[in-house]
Amino acid sequence: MQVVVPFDPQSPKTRLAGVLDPTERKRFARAMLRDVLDAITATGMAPTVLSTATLDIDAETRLDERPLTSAVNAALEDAGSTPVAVVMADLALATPAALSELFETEDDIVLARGIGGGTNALVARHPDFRVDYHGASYRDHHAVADAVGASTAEIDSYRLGMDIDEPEDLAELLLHGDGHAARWLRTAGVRLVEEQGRVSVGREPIPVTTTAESDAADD
Ligand SMILES: Nc1nc2c(ncn2[C@@H]2O[C@H](COP(=O)(O)OP(=O)(O)OP(=O)(O)O)[C@@H](O)[C@H]2O)c(=O)[nH]1
Ligand SMILES: C[C@H](OP(=O)(O)O)C(=O)O
Repeated sequence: MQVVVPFDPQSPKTRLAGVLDPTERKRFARAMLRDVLDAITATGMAPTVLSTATLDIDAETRLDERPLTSAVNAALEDAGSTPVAVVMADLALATPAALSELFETEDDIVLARGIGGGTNALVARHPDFRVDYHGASYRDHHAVADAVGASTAEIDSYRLGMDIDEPEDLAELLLHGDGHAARWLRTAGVRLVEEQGRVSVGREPIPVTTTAESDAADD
C-alpha cells in the first residue's frame, strides 16, 4: 500500500488566522505534518508527502503543484492496482492504532470522516475511484464509491475525525495532544480558556525572546 500525505506548505491554515500569524501557521502546519508522519511510520508504513513545494523533511516527497483533488487523483492513477491511502497532514491527533484500523480494513474504499463533512483519510483499492475534496467530500466520496461499484467501509474515529482547521479545534489538540503540534502550540502561548460550555483557546502574551523556543519546539 502507498500512503500519501497531501501537504501545501505555502499559505496553510488560513482559518486559524485569528490565533496565529502567517509565519506561525506555517510552523504549526509543519509540526502537524511531523505528527502525522510519525504516526504513519509507527504503523510500519512509509509515507510519501504529496507537496506543492519542496520540503526539508525526513520522508519521501513527491512534488505536485496542482490543487488538492487533481494531485491526489494523479497519485491514484499512477498507483494502478496498488492500494493507496490518503491521510491529511492536519490530523495532529492521529494515532498509530487509529491509522492501523484504517489501513487494515479490507473494503474497496475505506473512509474516515472529518468533522464538518470532509474526508480526513481514506484507502482506495478500486481502480476507478477518484476523489473530489472540499465541501461535503465525505458524502461525495460515498457516492463515487457507489457509482463505480466499490464496497465501502467507514472508520468511526475521534482521532482521525479531528482535522485541525478552526480555532476551536486547537482546544481539542491542547486537551488530547502530546506531539510536536501540541507542544508547539503550548510554547507559542496558546492556552485553554475555561468558561461556561465548551472550552476555547486564548493566547498569552509571550516575550519576544521565547519566539526562538517556539521555533525550537518544531525541531
Ligand atoms: N498537495 C496539496 N495538498 C493540499 C492542497 N491544499 C491543501 N492541502 C493539504 O490538504 C489537507 C487539508 O487541507 P485544508 O484543511 O482543506 O486546507 P489548509 O490550506 O490546510 O487550511 P485552510 O487555509 O484553513 O483551508 C492539508 O494536509 C493540506 O496541507 C493542495 O493544493 N495540494
Ligand atoms: C480537504 C477537505 O478538508 P477540509 O476542508 O474539511 O479541511 C476535505 O476533506 O474535503
